[in-house]
Amino acid sequence: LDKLEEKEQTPLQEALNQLIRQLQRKDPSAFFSFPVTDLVAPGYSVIIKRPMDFSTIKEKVKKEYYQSLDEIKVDFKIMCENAMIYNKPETIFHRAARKLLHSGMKILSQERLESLKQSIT
Ligand SMILES: CC(=O)c1cc(-c2ccccc2)c2ncccn12
Repeated sequence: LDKLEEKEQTPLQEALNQLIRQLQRKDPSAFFSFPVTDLVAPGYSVIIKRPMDFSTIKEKVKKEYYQSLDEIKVDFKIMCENAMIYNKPETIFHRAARKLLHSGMKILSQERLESLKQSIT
């Protein structure tokens, strides 16, 4: 397939993208859409060892990095935890991360993922 022809999405990729859409709806300010830069967050790349954001997660889905639904939970948690490490508790980013992590853990709950897994096989 040349670059222009989008490859067919596997059922796993479709399920992952559906979860990401649900998670991104919980980030209405789009604080987590793209990588945090040292420009907006001084020293970020020194403090945060494993940067993560939704665009990177989507890229990893496209490259078939995730072999199961559960693996996205790891990157989602890192993304939220990074924001709670770098940003002080009283900031909008820290508060948004706490809220996103809480609602995201419901969306990525074991029972939700179990039922989604049934629909993939
Ligand atoms: C997620 C996060 O830590 C974050 C996102 C942003 C951000 C998101 C969208 C547009 C500009 C900055 C940010 N700015 C300063 C300090 C931290 N941040």
